Amino acid sequence: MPVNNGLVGLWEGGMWRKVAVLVGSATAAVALLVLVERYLRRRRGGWADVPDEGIEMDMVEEEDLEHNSLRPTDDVHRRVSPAFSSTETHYCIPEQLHVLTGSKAEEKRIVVLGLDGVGKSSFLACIANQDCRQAMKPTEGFNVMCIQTRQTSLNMWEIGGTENVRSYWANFLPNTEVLVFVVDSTDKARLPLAKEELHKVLAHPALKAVPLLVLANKQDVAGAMSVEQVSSALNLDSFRANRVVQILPTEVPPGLPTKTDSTKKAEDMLTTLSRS
Ligand SMILES: Nc1nc2c(ncn2[C@@H]2O[C@H](COP(=O)(O)OP(=O)(O)OP(=O)(O)O)[C@@H](O)[C@H]2O)c(=O)[nH]1
Ligand SMILES: [Mg+2]
Repeated sequence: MPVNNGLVGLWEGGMWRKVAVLVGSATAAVALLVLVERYLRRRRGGWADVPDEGIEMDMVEEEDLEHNSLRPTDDVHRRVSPAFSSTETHYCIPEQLHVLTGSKAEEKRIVVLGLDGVGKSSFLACIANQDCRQAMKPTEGFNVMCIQTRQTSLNMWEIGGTENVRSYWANFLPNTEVLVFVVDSTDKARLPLAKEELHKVLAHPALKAVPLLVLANKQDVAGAMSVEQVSSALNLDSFRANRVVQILPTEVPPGLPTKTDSTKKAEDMLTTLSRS
């Protein structure tokens, strides 16, 4: 039988129609997935998900948790999700879905600790939103935000610094790739406590060899201690044998309209350490 006649026979028998329907459906499904993924990127900058990282989500009462509603920015080079509290946690797009967009961003988990009121939320809001004017409330639980560049998605976890929340810090340490420890450089009285908490947290096995970035914050305030003074008060040299340790001066005073050089440098350092 001639080939043409064979193909026509198959078509009449319904085979080609089935194949066409199958191929059409598969194409439509892939297109729909791409559209949904792009829509979620634009809307929220991330996919809501619940982590499976050994974190006890019920460790803080939900009604105790704050919700900072920061506005996301969205451009081609940089995608940022808003800050979220533990009542509404959002993450970077999972790496598995990057195949849909051709992106090769790697996910990194950064944990941001420090005593209460030192400026953790202010710093994160500033680097995530490029607008540093938000007024911050104390973080009773934790905040998560995603900062995404072309190559890296930084999932930034800020855990509250008040005494009752500090006892839960250890629950957030597994899988951390960089630890950021923020210090209020004007608060000499509490530096010994900050040192004690930092040394305690770095003794945790989950942070073995994890790079440390200390931010000596509130440098805009007259009388703030220098980076050298903070470094020596925290005895940072004692950690250098086992890990990379960096310390930078920062300032994120309330009402700051844009990022300063100090916040940009801290952000760049974070990206570098997360790749080391
Ligand atoms: N002058 C000055 N004030 C700052 C700076 N950083 C933060 N603040 C202020 O310090 C206060 C506490 O800031 P937060 O960012 O809420 O501190 P936090 O470390 O997140 O505190 P908790 O969430 O309670 O652990 C706010 O009033 C901020 O505006 C800074 O660099 N300079
Ligand atoms: Mg906070």
